[in-house]
Parts: sequence; C-alpha cells; structure tokens
Amino acid sequence: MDFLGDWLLLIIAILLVGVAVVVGLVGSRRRKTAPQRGTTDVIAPTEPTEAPEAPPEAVAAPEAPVEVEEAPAPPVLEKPEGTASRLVRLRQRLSRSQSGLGKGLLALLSRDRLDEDTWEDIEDTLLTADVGVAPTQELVEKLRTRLRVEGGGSASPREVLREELVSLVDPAMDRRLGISGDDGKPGVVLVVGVNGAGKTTTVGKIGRILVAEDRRAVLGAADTFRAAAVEQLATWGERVGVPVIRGPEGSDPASVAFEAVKQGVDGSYDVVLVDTAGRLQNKAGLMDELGKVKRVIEKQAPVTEVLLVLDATTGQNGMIQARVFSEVVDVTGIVLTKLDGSAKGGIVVAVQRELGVPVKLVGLGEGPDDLAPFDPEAFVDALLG
Ligand SMILES: Nc1nc2c(ncn2[C@@H]2O[C@H](COP(=O)(O)OP(=O)(O)OP(=O)(O)O)[C@@H](O)[C@H]2O)c(=O)[nH]1
Repeated sequence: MDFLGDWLLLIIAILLVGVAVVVGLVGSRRRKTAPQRGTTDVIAPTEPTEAPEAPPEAVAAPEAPVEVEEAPAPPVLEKPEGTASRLVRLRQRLSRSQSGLGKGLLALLSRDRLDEDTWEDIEDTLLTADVGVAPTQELVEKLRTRLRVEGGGSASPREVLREELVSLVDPAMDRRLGISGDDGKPGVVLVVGVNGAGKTTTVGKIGRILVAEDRRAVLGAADTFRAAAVEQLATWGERVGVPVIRGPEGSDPASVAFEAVKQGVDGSYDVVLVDTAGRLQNKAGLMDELGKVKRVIEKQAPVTEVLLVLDATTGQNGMIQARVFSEVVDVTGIVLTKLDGSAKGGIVVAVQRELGVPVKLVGLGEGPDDLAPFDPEAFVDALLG
C-alpha cells in the first residue's frame, strides 16, 4: 500500500508540475503577443479602442471591395434615340428658340403700309439675328420688289418671306456628311473648332447617330491638350460601345489620330471620327497641328469630311474663328452648336456665305441625342413658327 501510495503521490506531483509549466508558457506567450498588437493599428482592426481614431478614409475602406466586385460587370449600353423621333423632337426645339425672328419679320411685313421705317425695322431685325449685312440687304431688296409687285396679290407676305428665306439659306448646297470611304476604307471625319464650341460633344453625338444607323464607328481623342476632353470622349464612346483611341495627356495629337485611323482600317470600321484640339493661340501653330494631323491620317486613308464646329451664340467672334480655321484647313461642313440657346439663327446664313461651305448639322441641346441634320426648309418653317 505504501509502495502504491508513493507512486500515486509521485504521479500527482508530476501532473501538477506539468500543469504549472503549461500555464506558465501560455502566460508568457500572451505577454509577448499583446504588446505587438498594441503597436500597429492596421493589424488590430477589431481593437475597440482604436476604431474611433481611424481616419475617414479608413472608415470608407470596407466599401472598396464592393466597387471592385461590381467593376467587371459588362456595361449596359445605351440605345441612341431613333432618327424619326429625334428629328420631330428637335424641330420643335428649333422652333422654340428661333420663332421670334420669323414672327417679328412677319408682323412687320403684314403691316398695312410698308413704309421706309418698316423696311428699316425689317433690316434691323435681320441684322440683330446675325444674318449679316450683305445677305440682309439682298433679302430686303427681294422682299421689297416682290411685295411691291405682288403686294396684295396671290402670294401672302408669309409665303413670300418663306420662299426668300429658303433661297437665302440655299437649299442647293450638298449637306450630306462625307462618312463613306473608298476601296473598303473607312470614312474619316476630322472635327475642328475652338475649345468650348462643342467639338467633343458633337463627336460623341455623331458617334451615337452612327450607332443608331448600325454603322461601326471608332473615335480618336486627338484633343490631347486637355485631359478632361479625352475623358469626356471616352465616356461618350463607352455609353454606346464605340471604341475610343486615346494617348497619354499631352501626347502628340497626330499619333492619336494615326492610331485611330489605323484601328479603323485594320478593324474594317465604317467611320473614324477624330476630335482635335482647337487652340487658337496663333494661326501658324494651329496650321502646324491640324496640317500634321491630316497628313498623318492620310498615310492610311483620305479624310472624307472636315467639320468646323461653331458656337451659334458667339456671333461675330464665331465668324472670326470660322475664317481662321477655313484658312488653315479645308473645311467641308459646318456644325452650328447651341442653337437652342440662341435666337440668332441668322448665323446660319452668315457663316455659309462667309465660308462658301454648308451648315450640315445643328446642335440643339446638351442631351446625348440633341444633334440634327440641317434642313433649310425645316429651318425656315421653324423660324416662321
Ligand atoms: N445647349 C447646348 N449646349 C451644348 C451644345 N453642344 C455642346 N454643348 C455644351 O457646350 C459645352 C462645351 O462642349 P465641349 O464638347 O466640351 O466643347 P469642346 O469644343 O469639345 O471643348 P473641349 O472639350 O475643351 O475640347 C458642354 O457643356 C456641352 O454640353 C448644344 O448644341 N446645345
């Protein structure tokens, strides 16, 4: 028994020593790890005392993975507005902004007596609407003659005015966009104009019209001068699934234009639209830049259209810009933007006269589909309300 009792005591003693050793070890580990956790905030995110001290960025951080997870989802492409509904909508908008001019003229022409004062008022109305001096005098002469000869006859003042306005806007000009290339090459449209005129917006809007017409387009963001313009164009393209070729900020616009047209040729696209920078710091600089862009493009495919974008609200300033650009590059068509924000639709006549080039498109709002082909008869009807 004594022998057994000794063994029992020995085993209990060993167990007690073992437990003491284990407890001692765990305790020392805890003491070692605790200071480490306390020294670094990042690896102690659950430490209750540290949470309130976290900077605002750290609070926002948990949201980041959600955004990352959402990113790979394919973008939902927008469907550009169909041509028919767009044109109906934009004609109404054109009428809203321009009918003041037509109504003013009609009220004057409908007076019982067309005396000299009235003709002067008619002239002033036309000049105020930016029609320009020579076209105004021409129109007044024609109206005087016709209303004197036909006055009170079969044609009403409204009919006479309509006919003369349509003839002033010149329906014979070819207003089709040169978007078709030869020999299987894409059409190449170079879009020029001063910054802020609505160039980038116009390129984006034309891109959407092409998508609506089932044409494959590629956009070249050669306005490398302003990073925001490149981003802006990229967004226009992304929304409708049109590729946008871009270079780093400040890169050579000609190299971006070259890449865009190369992509257009290699990928058998229908049209390449090239946005350009419109710095008017001096004519020689502009000429160098646009000349180089054009030369480089034409190593691959001819430029089929050069569109000059003009802000309709800038009046005489716009005319000066138009002149400079037309001296620098061979403009083949004009886009008049912001006609929705100007009652001075007469600029259509003035700029066509000045450059001998037709207005082909008009911008009628900031909405993505607010661009319409210019139709002389529809325009005059909008003027007359
Ligand atoms: N109301 C109205 N605004 C327009 C029209 N076209 C363009 N805009 C606005 O004009 C502003 C300038 O347009 P942009 O396309 O950025 O002009 P830009 O000539 O490309 O200038 P950069 O981007 O600097 O090269 C933007 O706020 C457009 O939304 C239009 O037809 N009507």
